[in-house]
Amino acid sequence: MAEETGALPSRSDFSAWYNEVIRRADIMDVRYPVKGLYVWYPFGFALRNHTYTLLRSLLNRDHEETLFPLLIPETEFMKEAEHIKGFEDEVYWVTHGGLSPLDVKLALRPTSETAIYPMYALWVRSHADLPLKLYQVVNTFRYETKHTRPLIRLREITSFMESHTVHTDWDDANKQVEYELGLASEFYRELGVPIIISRRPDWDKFPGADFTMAIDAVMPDGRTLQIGTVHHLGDHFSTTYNITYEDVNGEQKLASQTCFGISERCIAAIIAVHGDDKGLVLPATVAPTQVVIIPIIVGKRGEEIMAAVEKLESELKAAGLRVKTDARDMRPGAKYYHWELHGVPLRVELGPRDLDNSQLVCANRLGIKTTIPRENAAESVKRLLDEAHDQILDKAEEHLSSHLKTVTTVEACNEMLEENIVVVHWCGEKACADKLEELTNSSLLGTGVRSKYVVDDDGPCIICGKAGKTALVGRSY
Ligand SMILES: Nc1ncnc2c1ncn2[C@@H]1O[C@H](COS(=O)(=O)NC(=O)[C@@H](N)CS)[C@@H](O)[C@H]1O
Ligand SMILES: [Zn+2]
Repeated sequence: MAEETGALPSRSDFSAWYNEVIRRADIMDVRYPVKGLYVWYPFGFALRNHTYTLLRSLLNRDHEETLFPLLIPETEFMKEAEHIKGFEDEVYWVTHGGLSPLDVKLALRPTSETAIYPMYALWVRSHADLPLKLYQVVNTFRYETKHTRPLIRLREITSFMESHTVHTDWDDANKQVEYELGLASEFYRELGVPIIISRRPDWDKFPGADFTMAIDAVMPDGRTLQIGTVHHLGDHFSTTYNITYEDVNGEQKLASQTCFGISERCIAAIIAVHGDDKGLVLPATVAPTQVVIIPIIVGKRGEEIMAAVEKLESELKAAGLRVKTDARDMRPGAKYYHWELHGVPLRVELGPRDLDNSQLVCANRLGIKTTIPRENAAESVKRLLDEAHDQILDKAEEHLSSHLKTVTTVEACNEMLEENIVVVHWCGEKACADKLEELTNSSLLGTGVRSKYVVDDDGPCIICGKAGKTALVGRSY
């Protein structure tokens, strides 16, 4: 794509920075002529594929991958009352096949419960069929009416991982909820993205669920981004779709279920949480290019240097690293700018002096420079990549912890919400939550807060003073 120069907007104007870096770092092209639909550039798609390869490797320990149809007949979609209420104003409908109107109109899946569960009802017959744990990575469609934004709020969610599990009873399903939360925690640790887990208030749970556990990240502007959810579905859907099994005593039992979703918001989190004024900062675990070699050609030794660079590149590739050499005829500084914008975790410079001293000068994306010996270069580079990962994770943890504020008054809450997420005590009454949300233009995000930076304890409700519990309050995307 076009090689532009010039600085990005400062990160202090996060929205402007984000939109510009999505374009300049070749992630997505937002010019597609349908609102809320965007096009992956190859580089962005490579980042997406490495990220989802990681997600699949974690899911495949305990689930199997499959693929269900996109189109859902209205007859199936309109079965679970709460689910319908939750999605009826977001669903796209297909009403014609060619020129002929369809006798049953078809929904484009907004999520796939109503596509999958009629099939689960056919597949699940006996306790021996349980637990059943399948997932798929598909595109889903939601007619979002709020402000759409690439990777964050789409009308076509291009990379919607949805896991749907079936269990013999409520407790076994609850164990699966905890398992999925552990999986999501490992996934985001590998991405260097700190998360806060909490239980959404009942009025915000997934339509048709018993309860919803949410995974939130904190954006540079202090707003939260919900980057995953795990829902305990109880037997709501198994009742509606008749997912029953014969138990060990030969009795027919209703199954219990969970579902778990992560979308390309996980890519948005990598970009937003780690990025800086120079552009992307990518974790080596998912960076399309982990190392870029820059030959420093001076004087008459060009050939000798290029030979050494080619040797180094093939050695690093043989060690399983994703390496590129930038031998373009341009100033090294312009090359540094390009690869920093694209978030490459490590740059290796090789010039005449390095040849003579049998060394390599390495600079990680946070600007830390290290000179390493030429021999065992692959080992040293891997160590530098691990150190770079720890550094970006520490930086992100520092940002999260410094943007979590505990307050006891509405005034302090208002003040802190400008750039932080807030921890309060709440009695659990919706009336107090409504009042707090109205007075502070925020959302009550959840209770049962799980974060190493939050003490989940008791205290007087910030609104009514009655006995309350720790709750998270924030403004979200
Ligand atoms: N319009 C959207 N654009 C991008 N990501 C979205 C959008 N809507 C939801 N998501 C992401 O998708 C995740 C799962 O969506 S959900 O509605 O919460 N849950 C489900 O649909 C369940 N069936 C689990 S798959 C959310 O946690 C959120 O991170
Ligand atoms: Zn209260």
